[in-house]
Amino acid sequence: MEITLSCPVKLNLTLRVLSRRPDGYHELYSLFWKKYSDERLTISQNCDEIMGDSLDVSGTEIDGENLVTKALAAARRSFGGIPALKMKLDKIFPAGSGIGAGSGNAAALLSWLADNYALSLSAGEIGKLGADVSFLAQKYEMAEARGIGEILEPVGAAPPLCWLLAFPSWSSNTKEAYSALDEMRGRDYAPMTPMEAANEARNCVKTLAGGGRSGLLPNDFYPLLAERHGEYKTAEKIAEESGAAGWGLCGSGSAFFALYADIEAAERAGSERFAREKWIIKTHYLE
Ligand SMILES: C[C@@](CO)(OP(=O)(O)O)[C@H](O)COP(=O)(O)OP(=O)(O)OC[C@H]1O[C@@H](n2ccc(N)nc2=O)[C@H](O)[C@@H]1O
Ligand SMILES: Nc1ncnc2c1ncn2[C@@H]1O[C@H](COP(=O)(O)OP(=O)(O)O)[C@@H](O)[C@H]1O
Repeated sequence: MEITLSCPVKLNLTLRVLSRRPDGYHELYSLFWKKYSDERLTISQNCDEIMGDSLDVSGTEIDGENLVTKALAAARRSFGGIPALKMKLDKIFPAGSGIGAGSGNAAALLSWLADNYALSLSAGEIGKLGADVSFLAQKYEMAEARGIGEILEPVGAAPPLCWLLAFPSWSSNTKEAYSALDEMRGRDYAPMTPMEAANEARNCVKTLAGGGRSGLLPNDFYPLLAERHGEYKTAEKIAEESGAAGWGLCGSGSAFFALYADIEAAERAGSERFAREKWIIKTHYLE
C-alpha cells in the first residue's frame, strides 16, 4: 500500500485580529479559503516495524521538528493501532509565507488517519499543532474562523476564482507578526467587533461571487508589512492592472495573493508581471 496525498493550503480572504487573550494568543475573525496544492505527502506502511516511522523531506529546508512528525506523534498518543509509517514529503512552498503549507502537510496526514483508522483528535490537540491546522484538516472549502482559528463555521461554495501566489524573498514569523501588531496598536486600541468583521467578510465574498472587484482585501497584518516592504505597493499595482478581482496578503505574510477569473489570466499576470520583479522568488497558481 502506498498513497500520495495532495496537501491543502489556505488564504485568509479577510483577516481581522481582535482582542488579545491572557495566554498571549489573539482572538481573530477570518474567512479561510482552502485549495489542494502540489505539495505531496506519500505514505506507505513500514514493513520493518523495528525501524519505526520515517519522514524524508525534499524541496525546502524545515527548521525544527516537522509538523508532520508532530502530528503523527499526537495521533499515536490517542490511538495505538497505527502501524509504522514510511513518509515522503515533497515541498514546493517556502516556509513562513502565510499560506499554512506546513500546517497543511500535518492536516493531510491527520485527514488520512481519520479516514483510515477512524482517528479523531480533539480540537485542543489539533490546535496545539498550530492555529491553522483545524481548518486545513476539515473538508470545508471556505469557513469563517473565530477564537484562534479553531471555531469554524462553513460558508458554502467559494467564489469561482483562481489564485496567483507570489512569494517574496523575505519570510514572516507569525509570532513576531502578532507582537509587532500589539506594539503598533498600543494598550488603548479598540479592535473591530466580531460582528463588524463578519459583515465585512460577507460583503467581500458577495462582491467576488457576483463577479465584482473587491480590490485590496482586509488584513490587519498588511499595513505593518507594507510599511517595511514598499514592494507590496508594486504588487498591488500589478494585481490591479492585470485585472485581478481581489488581492492581498496571505495570513501574517509574507506571500501576496491575487484572484483571477481563470487560470490563463492568473498565469499571464504571473509570468508577464509578477515573476519579472526581482524580489519575487516564486509564483504559483491554483485553480
Ligand atoms: C496568522 C495566521 C492566520 O491564519 O496564519 P499564518 O500567517 O501563520 O499562516 C494564524 O493566526 C497563525 O496560525 P499558526 O501559523 O498556526 O500559528 P501558531 O503556530 O499556532 O502560533 C504561532 C504564534 O503566533 C501567535 N498567535 C497565533 C495565533 C493566534 N490566533 N494568536 C497568536 O497570538 C502566538 O504567539 C503563537 O505562539
Ligand atoms: N512540513 C512543514 N512545512 C513547512 N514548515 C514547517 C513544516 N514543519 C514545521 N515547519 C515550521 O513551521 C513554520 C511555519 O511554516 P508554514 O506553515 O509553512 O508557514 P505559514 O503558516 O506562515 O505559511 C516554519 O517556520 C517551519 O520551520
